[in-house]
Amino acid sequence: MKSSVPSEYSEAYIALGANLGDREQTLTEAIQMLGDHSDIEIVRCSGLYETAPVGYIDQPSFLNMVLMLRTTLEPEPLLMSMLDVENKLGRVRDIRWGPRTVDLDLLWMDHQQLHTERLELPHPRMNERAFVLVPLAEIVSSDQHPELFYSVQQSLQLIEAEQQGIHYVKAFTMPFNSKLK
Ligand SMILES: Nc1ncnc2c1ncn2[C@@H]1O[C@H](COP(=O)(O)OP(=O)(O)OP(=O)(O)O)[C@@H](O)[C@H]1O
Ligand SMILES: Nc1nc2c(c(=O)[nH]1)N=C(CO)CN2
Repeated sequence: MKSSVPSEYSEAYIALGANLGDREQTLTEAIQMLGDHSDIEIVRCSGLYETAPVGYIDQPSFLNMVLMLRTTLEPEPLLMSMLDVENKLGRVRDIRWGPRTVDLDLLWMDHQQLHTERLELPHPRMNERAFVLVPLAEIVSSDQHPELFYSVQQSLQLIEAEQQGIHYVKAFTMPFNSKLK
């Protein structure tokens, strides 16, 4: 299906995580819901990674991945669409960094730096998280986003030890008839 996103669009990377319920199904639904938004085109998805919980460790392991999208939305409306997807998939916010059905974090958007009440860009903790950097490194192209590519490579070297808890599970494939092939 032809992209509904016109030429003047932004490119962004979103990190997804889930550690409650049918994690893979929830991540698939989250990506489908984002892709169904007329102003968003999902361009590329990393594989799925089984990751040990970080921060609040008394919880089940996560499935994590990262995707790249194109959008005509501005950063805050994109964040609102992401929060809407989380709510529709039943996310309950109780313990900070605790278990969740799904979590969507906006990592990076067209080199923009933003610090508003609702949104910080780039994500302030992305460079210290192997569960973000490892899938992100899988899909960031040094041709398209060289600054981000080299920053991710450098951060990965700095947190080498942390990568022990990250295990590649499989490639991520959308179900048949979705726009993302
Ligand atoms: N780059 C960003 N991506 C997603 N949410 C952000 C971002 N910057 C600020 N926020 C704000 O953070 C709020 C809390 O997000 P959430 O509860 O998902 O945090 P978390 O994912 O548990 O922790 P962390 O932010 O460390 O990943 C969101 O409602 C959103 O307004
Ligand atoms: N492995 C892993 N650990 C986490 C994750 C996550 O997505 N994966 N998200 C958190 C809050 O954003 C806190 N800890």
